[in-house]
Amino acid sequence: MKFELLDQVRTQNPIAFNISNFVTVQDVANGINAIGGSPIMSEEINEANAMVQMSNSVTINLGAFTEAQLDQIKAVGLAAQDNFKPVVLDPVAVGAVAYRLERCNQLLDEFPVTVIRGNAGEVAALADVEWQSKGIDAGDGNADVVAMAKALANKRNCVVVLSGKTDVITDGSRVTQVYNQTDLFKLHVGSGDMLSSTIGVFLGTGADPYEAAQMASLTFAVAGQVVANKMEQPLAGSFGPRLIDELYLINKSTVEAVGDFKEG
Ligand SMILES: Nc1ncnc2c1ncn2[C@@H]1O[C@H](COP(=O)(O)OP(=O)(O)O)[C@@H](O)[C@H]1O
Ligand SMILES: Cc1ncsc1CCOP(=O)(O)O
Ligand SMILES: [Mg+2]
Repeated sequence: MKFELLDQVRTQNPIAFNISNFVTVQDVANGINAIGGSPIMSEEINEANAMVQMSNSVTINLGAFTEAQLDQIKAVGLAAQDNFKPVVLDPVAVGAVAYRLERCNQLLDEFPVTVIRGNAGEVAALADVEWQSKGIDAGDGNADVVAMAKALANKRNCVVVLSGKTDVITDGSRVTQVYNQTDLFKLHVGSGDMLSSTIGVFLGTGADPYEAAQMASLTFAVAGQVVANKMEQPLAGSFGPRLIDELYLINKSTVEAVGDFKEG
């Protein structure tokens, strides 16, 4: 685990370009800022190239895209490819809506992505594995989550972060599992979006994508667990702001001390 990447994020303050969704955009922007990145959002195709060129990474969240916006998303993806900028893709609810799955697979055919971060239902859908997704949530299934994360990583030649009670990070052969967690993540809409954009910030340091995804996932999970442990009562409404505070306060020593993971 490259714990020092957290210090590198703070030193470099990478610009994290996000195509976000209107539901969680504020939490995503503040989460990026808190961990040490510099967020910028845009939905305008005419500035797609400029946005990508000035940014250190791109995070594409498919939470609430429109047909019209797909041209901008494709332009951004192609610009990222041309400019060697790492891309995180968050395939929100592709396991629950066939239209989303079709458009997401089209995008993945059109430009390469560095990391796909989704819940089990989303990863299953992209890996063609049987699963019962439920809206934006993972839903239920019996498939082996490590196997399907590896299958998707190999299919799309990228790193996959499959989030859940345990987070699975894989490049198709290596697998890391992060065990830190709190149920409060599930009560806060946007936890997954924030995890994806946090991975984008760590990728913006220029670090190896697998190592960046590992450390981003561990840092985010530890931050959530630390907040939950400090809360007198586990309350959904105050978890979000306190998670942003902890993303600001967290340091390498805390992640090293509290982090619970297995690297393989
Ligand atoms: N069952 C769970 N118990 C505890 N933490 C979870 C659980 N499911 C997801 N998480 C955590 O919630 C965060 C968001 O992941 P997830 O809920 O899978 O994404 P999404 O919001 O996109 O569905 C991650 O940090 C993940 O570790
Ligand atoms: C509720 C909702 N509807 C469309 S996007 C979105 C937010 C999804 O956030 P997350 O995937 O992080 O739970
Ligand atoms: Mg999600």
